[in-house]
Amino acid sequence: MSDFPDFSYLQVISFPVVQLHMNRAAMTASQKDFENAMNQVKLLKKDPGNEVKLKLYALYKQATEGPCNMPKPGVFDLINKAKWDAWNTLGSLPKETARQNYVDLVSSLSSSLESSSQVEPGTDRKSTGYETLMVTSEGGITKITLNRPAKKNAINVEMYHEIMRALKAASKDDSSITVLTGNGDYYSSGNDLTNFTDIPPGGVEEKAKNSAILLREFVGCFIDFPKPLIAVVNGPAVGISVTILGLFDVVYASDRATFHTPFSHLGQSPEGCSSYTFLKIMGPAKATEMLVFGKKLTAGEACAQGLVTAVFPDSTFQKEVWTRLKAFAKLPPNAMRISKEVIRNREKEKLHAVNAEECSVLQERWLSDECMNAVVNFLSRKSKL
Ligand SMILES: CCCCCCCCCC/C=C\CC(=O)SCCNC(=O)CCNC(=O)[C@H](O)C(C)(C)COP(=O)(O)OP(=O)(O)OC[C@H]1O[C@@H](n2cnc3c(N)ncnc32)[C@H](O)[C@@H]1OP(=O)(O)O
Repeated sequence: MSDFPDFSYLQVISFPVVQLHMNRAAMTASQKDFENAMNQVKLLKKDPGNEVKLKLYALYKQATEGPCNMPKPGVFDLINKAKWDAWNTLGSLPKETARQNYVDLVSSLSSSLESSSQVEPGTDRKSTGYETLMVTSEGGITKITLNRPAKKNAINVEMYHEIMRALKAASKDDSSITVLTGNGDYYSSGNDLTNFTDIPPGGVEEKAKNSAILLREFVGCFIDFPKPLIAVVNGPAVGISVTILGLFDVVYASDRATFHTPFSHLGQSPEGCSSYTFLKIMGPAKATEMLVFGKKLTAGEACAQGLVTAVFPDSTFQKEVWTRLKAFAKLPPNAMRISKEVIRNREKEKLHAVNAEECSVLQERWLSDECMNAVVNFLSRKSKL
């Protein structure tokens, strides 16, 4: 630590942790966590890099001041422009969520943190080594946070692999329940459409074949996940992030969340076992509206149709959901695991068969003109081509 006294490593991006003036009278428990996290940041052994510092800066500003309220700096004011961009990307993310995300981000940097008396050994574990996720394990809950907020948590190939790795680790760790959520204003915008641009020497056929293998393995991890799996849908969800909800045990949603599966628009077809689970959950007509006609559901509609377990106002979403989750995590873990097995196991074989069929149909779809044109349209609109 002596190499980095007093935030001297923050010379490139000087975020205002040290300038904090808190209203102690109005302190709540989570504000206390926030303050602890800010103190932990001071114990960083290594410079976490500008990208992380920008994330911390943005979350700090959002948590303390709300949405970005600064005029956009000029193009040559590079540092302030980067800070402004990072803050502005958080959109209308509620202060409480930003505070929670700040705490989680600091927590995920733990291997770089000085071990401190605030952290009780053995009760609080955080996994590092993820580029696209934040993973924490604390109080019986492993929390996997999709962490590409600037890309609306679009799932790139690296994220598919990291989610599988995190789920496998969570299935074996000592937590009782596992939670998947998103950082930023989106839960996830689904498959990262730039996944289509990285074509191997074997051409698009090889890409489609490998992608079908990846997708099958990815969905298989959700089918086989042994502990209660809960989605905390903090904002809009698109594509595969919606379809796999049918494989979760409980889905809590903010009233800001929407649920959109625009497969026909993209020349694609349903995955994540939704061709089976959605029909069971909401019946064929409602499932067809979503999966064939791409009808976007509000959180309330998704709840009425059984895809979502409960909806909460965005302003109290995190508080209400985490109160419930902490209570669930105290229940006997073996009883919960065995109950899940009893509820889910007779469907497993069927789900794996559905998954295999969906992936094989998609492998063909990805080679179709309809799909290629839709992807090219999106990428050229976004100037990615
Ligand atoms: C043959 C190879 C296939 C390989 C596949 C592997 C396995 C895949 C299996 C699953 C298959 C399909 C399931 C699906 O998930 S289909 C759904 C795909 N998702 C979408 O169609 C959403 C596309 N995004 C949008 O429509 C919009 O971005 C938005 C989500 C409505 C948000 O709009 P916004 O105006 O609020 O924000 P925007 O400026 O567009 O976004 C901010 C930046 O994020 C980038 N981005 C957002 N979503 C995606 C995405 N899905 N893929 C790639 N990039 C995304 C966007 O480009 C912006 O980036 P930048 O700031 O311009 O750089």
